[in-house]
Amino acid sequence: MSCPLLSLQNVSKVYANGTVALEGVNLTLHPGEFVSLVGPSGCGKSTVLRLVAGLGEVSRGSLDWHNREQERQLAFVFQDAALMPWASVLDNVHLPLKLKGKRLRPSRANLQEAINLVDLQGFEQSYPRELSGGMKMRVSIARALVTKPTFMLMDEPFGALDEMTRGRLNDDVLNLWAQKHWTVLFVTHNIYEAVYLSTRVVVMAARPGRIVDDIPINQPHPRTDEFRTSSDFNHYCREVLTALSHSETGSPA
Ligand SMILES: Nc1ncnc2c1ncn2[C@@H]1O[C@H](COP(=O)(O)OP(=O)(O)OP(=O)(O)O)[C@@H](O)[C@H]1O
Repeated sequence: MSCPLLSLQNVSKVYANGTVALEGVNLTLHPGEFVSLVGPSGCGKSTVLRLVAGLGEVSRGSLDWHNREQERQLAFVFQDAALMPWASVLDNVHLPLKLKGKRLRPSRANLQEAINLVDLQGFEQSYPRELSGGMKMRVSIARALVTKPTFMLMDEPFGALDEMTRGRLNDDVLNLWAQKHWTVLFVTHNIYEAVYLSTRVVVMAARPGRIVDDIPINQPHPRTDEFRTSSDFNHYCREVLTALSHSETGSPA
């Protein structure tokens, strides 16, 4: 396997109020992996993402980038698309970068490319109130795309969407992942989504937040509906489910 991109070694995170969100987390990511974090509410999935994004310091242990350039090329997509209601799709995709200054100001062609990549051509002048939940999430992904990331952090981006929309966006993200050679760290509560998307599913447990299993999904990409309905898919889902239920009862997986 290639050189690691990022390693978390024995990472613990204790918040100011004393909550031990993570304890002894070891996680290594390689370029091109699509890794999903699954686990019960409060097990520290978002905390891992925030630490990787540099939105907080580890309390113990270390978080090391093996190539500092990659750290600068990460983008974060949240469950809440967090669009500015008074701004058009085009301006929503543009504005956060505009605020960051000239160096990151993309050209109109860059903005249009990002909008096209998420299939929103024709909606450039629409306002968030005119868009469905799935379309808002597409705008949020376009906003990440204009920064030309190589590493995507996605925190339950499709948690609020219906099954059909979620399925379509899953395929679109997989296409972008392949096309743009991204590395993805993806948080979800949905084990089917995790298995469908990922090259690896990392299972976490709560109190304290820790990793209890790391399950490779040894199936080729692109993933298809055939995979979704295959016995291999069922097998992987059952493996993740078993690891999750053991993590909740405390018995070994
Ligand atoms: N800023 C904070 N200050 C204090 N405690 C926090 C803070 N952020 C998170 N926590 C606590 O840390 C623990 C882990 O939270 P985190 O949001 O990382 O979990 P999660 O697995 O992403 O949860 P969910 O699936 O519900 O989003 C929880 O007990 C949470 O209440």
